[in-house]
Amino acid sequence: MGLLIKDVELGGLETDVLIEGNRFKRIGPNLDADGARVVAGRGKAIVPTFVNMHTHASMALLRGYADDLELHDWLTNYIWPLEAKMGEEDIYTGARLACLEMIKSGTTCFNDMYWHYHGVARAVEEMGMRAMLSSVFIDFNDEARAATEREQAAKLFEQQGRYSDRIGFTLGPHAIYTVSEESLRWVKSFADEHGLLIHIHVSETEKEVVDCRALHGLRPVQWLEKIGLLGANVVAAHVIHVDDEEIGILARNQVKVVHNPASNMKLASGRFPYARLRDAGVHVSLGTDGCSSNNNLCMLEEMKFAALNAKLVHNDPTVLPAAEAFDMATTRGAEALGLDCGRIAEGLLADCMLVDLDNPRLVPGYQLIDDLVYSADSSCIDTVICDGEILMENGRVEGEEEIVADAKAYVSRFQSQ
Ligand SMILES: CSC[C@H]1O[C@@H](n2cnc3c(O)ncnc32)[C@H](O)[C@@H]1O
Ligand SMILES: [Zn+2]
Repeated sequence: MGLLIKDVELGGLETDVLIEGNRFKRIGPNLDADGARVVAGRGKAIVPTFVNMHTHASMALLRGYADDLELHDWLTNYIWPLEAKMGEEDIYTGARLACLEMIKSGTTCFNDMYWHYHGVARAVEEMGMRAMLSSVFIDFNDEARAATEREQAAKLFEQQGRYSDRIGFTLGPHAIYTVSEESLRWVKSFADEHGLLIHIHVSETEKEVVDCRALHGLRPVQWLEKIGLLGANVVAAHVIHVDDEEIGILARNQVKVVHNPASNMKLASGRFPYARLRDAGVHVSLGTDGCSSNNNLCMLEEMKFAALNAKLVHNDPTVLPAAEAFDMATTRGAEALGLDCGRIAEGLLADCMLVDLDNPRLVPGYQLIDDLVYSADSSCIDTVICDGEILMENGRVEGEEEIVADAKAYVSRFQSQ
């Protein structure tokens, strides 16, 4: 049937956009399409939706649960004990809440790492989003646990046929301080054998570097290269504490780095060396991290944080201009995941949103991209489309009241335990 978006602004010019199936079929003036549903675009602009490159979506249920703590204290004393009590249905409830929040703030694709794979996958499937979901790998150097994690990863990989093409499978070794060297080597060989991405936290804190040097005599990125983990299929979140040699290693190995400015600032993890990475040719995209260290999944906010943080860190207002932040949140994420989305162009996957050009936050409207990065909030987003399907119209997502009620009910149950 298709969608025909009429008289919408694209790159400053009014045009029509025809979506057939899950792709942009034609872009140009005066388009007609028999049987297509017509969407009125006048007064709106069409832009690509966001790709959130590092999340733990179901942590939406842990929003506000443990704030203002240092990373290792936060993880070991608050988050992990609570996560240990969560089952697949809880994870599903949290992931639906996260998907709702993401859709309402213009994200249609996310790269996730969390427990209970099927709980997250079911939510993504039902909400109509696109996601790369990882089979989590944590063994704490325990061989029995490593064997279970290997079996689990292989089994989940075999079960991918259950889900649509909107869901991709990745491997998620949590970090070098939670996964043994042997397991990291296994992850790499399994990923290379099956053409999978590896999603891992790298050099997030100074402690991680100090511990790695004490254990291996090398810094984290040096050590990861030595054990052969690095490559173009590695998506490394955070990557804050890296020296020039490590930056060269990341560039040489075409590692995809994900910047998480809100989380890094909230946990005081360190200063992300954006300009040094960019100058060395490292691929950098953008993610929110989970809702317990952010505390939301809004990529509009994240772009602004990234741009402001880079200017502060490098003491230079010209570093990370708005257009670059927008690219990091859209095109670069899609590139890192090897997906055909992140831009509005004929033939690409139809993931896009319509923003209301009369929203006060987008007025007077000198530069739409600058306004989206520095001024917009979710109220500017009218319509969200993923894979050619409308997920939000007039700011409303079908079933949103039930999703919110379920999440509230989970927290009441949890608190009464
Ligand atoms: C193995 S599932 C993901 C795991 O990671 C935890 N987590 C969330 N945010 C961070 C972060 O910034 N650094 C390290 N680990 C993080 C999450 O709670 C899950 O246990
Ligand atoms: Zn994380």
